This record gives sequence, structure tokens and C-alpha cells, in this order.
Amino acid sequence: ADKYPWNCFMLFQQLFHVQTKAKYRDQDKEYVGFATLPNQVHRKTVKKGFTFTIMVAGVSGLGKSTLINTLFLTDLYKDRKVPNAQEQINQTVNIVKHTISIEEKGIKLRLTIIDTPGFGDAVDNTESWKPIEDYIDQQFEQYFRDESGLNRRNIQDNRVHCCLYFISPFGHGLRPLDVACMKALQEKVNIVPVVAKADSLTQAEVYRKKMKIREEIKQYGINIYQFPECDSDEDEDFKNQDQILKDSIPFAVIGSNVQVESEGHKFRGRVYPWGLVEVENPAHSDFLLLRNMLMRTHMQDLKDVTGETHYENYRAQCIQNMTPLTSMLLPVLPLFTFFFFF
Ligand SMILES: Nc1nc2c(ncn2[C@@H]2O[C@H](COP(=O)(O)OP(=O)(O)OP(=O)(O)O)[C@@H](O)[C@H]2O)c(=O)[nH]1
Repeated sequence: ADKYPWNCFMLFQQLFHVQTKAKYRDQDKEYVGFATLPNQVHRKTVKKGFTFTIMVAGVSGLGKSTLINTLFLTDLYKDRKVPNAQEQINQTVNIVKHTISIEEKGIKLRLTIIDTPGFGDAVDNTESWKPIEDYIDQQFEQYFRDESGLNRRNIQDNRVHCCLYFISPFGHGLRPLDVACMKALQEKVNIVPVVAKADSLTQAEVYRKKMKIREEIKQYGINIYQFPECDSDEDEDFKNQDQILKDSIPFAVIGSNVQVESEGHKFRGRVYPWGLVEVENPAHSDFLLLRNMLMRTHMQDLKDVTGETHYENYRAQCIQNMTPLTSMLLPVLPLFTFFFFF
């Protein structure tokens, strides 16, 4: 009698097993099995890990390093040496690269940040953006060489996927240097304009500044990163969020490396004699919108546009500039490299 419930359980288990087996046999007949492809792709890409490169550009002192620290919650710039006034007079654009590996819920991301301290500091700023342009081109060149090389399996993607372009909150819209720099970079990188130090502007001023900058971007024909159109079958909430994102360009941002405590609540903020500014408060700045856009919603699109538009343009230009003989040899270039070494 003691064994009775146990036997019942075994019987039930066997019955269940036979039924499940039959179910899967039937399913196997119906499906070829490629429906599991997304899972296979997912597993493979997760194993490989992801890479993303962001560049910050703009006039010195607009809070680029501070914002990057605030965005990625790490102090990347602890060892930075701030140049004195004399050094600043002769300063040219100095590109600094930082790479950090972040892991979140088992997903690995190799994040590279390219800082351009001192941009626009010199007395003569003619073509002061040239080193930035050259840097982006060098990454394309490296990728192009790796693609045409023998070992194409482990190419490291160092191409710049996004450039946060910092605009001063103090001027009347875009400065000529901003226009020239953005025009020089527009065909090479996804430009995302941001109004820096938005805490120095009132709400109405932020609104007016955004409108003015948007008008000027149109007027000067600057190609900034365009958010993809929403699919028509997306729900209303998603569409509203997407519209808010599009209307927020240029993002008005505030950065801070300081943790502030108020009424038992800790947050990243700035303390002023007249009050507190909360970086992550949507009423104070567009910081959260920008972070979500970069990290949650548009990272893959930024990478796709880089690969499919900017890099393809560069590649097409390279092939056009080659002599007919070199371009004919391009597909067999890996073989030549092989015979050269062995
Ligand atoms: N009011 C205000 N000040 C800020 C903000 N972000 C940074 N700052 C301050 O601005 C100063 C310059 O900040 P950085 O982050 O060094 O500026 P940067 O653009 O990286 O400067 P360079 O490296 O010289 O190009 C620092 O004193 C920051 O504390 C902000 O959002 N609002």
C-alpha cells in the first residue's frame, strides 16, 4: 500500500513521456527546424560579444569627459592631466582612446570611447577637426585592409559608430566651427548633436536653442544621424516614445561625477546655491533619453548605418581610386598574401 502512490506517479510519468515523445515526433514531421535560427544566431553573437565605439567632439570645456563618465558610470579620466593656459594656446586636437569591457546579464560589451580634448582651442582653428576626420578614416582603412586580408574571421571592429557632437549652450545656435566640423564628418560617422551644460539654460531657452539648432542644421544641409522610421504595426506607446526621441534632437544634457544625497535619496547631480540638479531627472535634462537611445534602443542601428552607409561609401571610394589592375586583383589578394608568406 506504501508503494501505491509511487507506482501511480511512475505510471503517470511514463504516460507523459510517451505522449511528449509522440508530440515531438509529430512536430518533427511538420517543421524542418529553421525556426530555431534566431536562437542559434543569438547564442553565437552572445558568445562573440559586442563592440561599440563612441566619439565625443566639440569645443574644449563643454563637459565631454564628464558626460561620458556619467553615461557609463566609471571614472575613465582619473589620470587626466589638465593642460595649463600656456599649453592650451598651442594645443592641437589630441585624440585619446579608452576601452572598457562591461558585462550585463551575461552579455559582454567592449565599449571604446574616443575623446578629443582641446578641440577648437587654438587661435587659428582652420581644419582643427582634421585629426578627428583622419582618425575615422584610419579605422575604415584598417577594417578594409583586414577584410581583404587572409584572416577575416577575427576582424576587430574599431570603426566609430557614433559621434556625440557637443554644442555650446552660450552661443546663439551653431558656431561656424561647429558647422564646418559637422559638415566634414557627416559622410563618415553618425553625428548625434547635444547641447552641453543644459543646466545653464532655462526651460524656455532650452526649447528655443533646440529649435534654432534644428533650423540651422537644415539650413546648412548638415546630415546628422536619422532615427529609423517606426514600423506601422508598432503599438501607440512605442510610437509616442519614438516621436519624443526625434523631437528631443539636439539632446540637452547635464553631466556630473558627483553623488549627491538629499532626503535619503542618492543621485548623480550638481549642487548650486539655489538648488540641486538631478542628471537623471527627465524634467532637468535629456540625459536618460540619450543613454537609452545609445544603450537600449539604437545601438544596433548606429552600427548598421556605420557599416552599410559610411563604411560602404569609404570602400566604394577606395575601389574607385584603385588602378584597374589592383581592383581586378582585390578578390584574389588573400591568395597573394598567402603565397608571399609561405
Ligand atoms: N554647469 C555644468 N558644468 C559642467 C557640466 N559638465 C561638466 N561641467 C564642468 O565643466 C568643466 C569641464 O568639464 P570636462 O568634462 O573636463 O570638459 P571637456 O569637454 O572634456 O574638456 P576638454 O577635455 O578640455 O575638451 C568641469 O569643471 C566640469 O565640472 C554640466 O553639465 N554643467
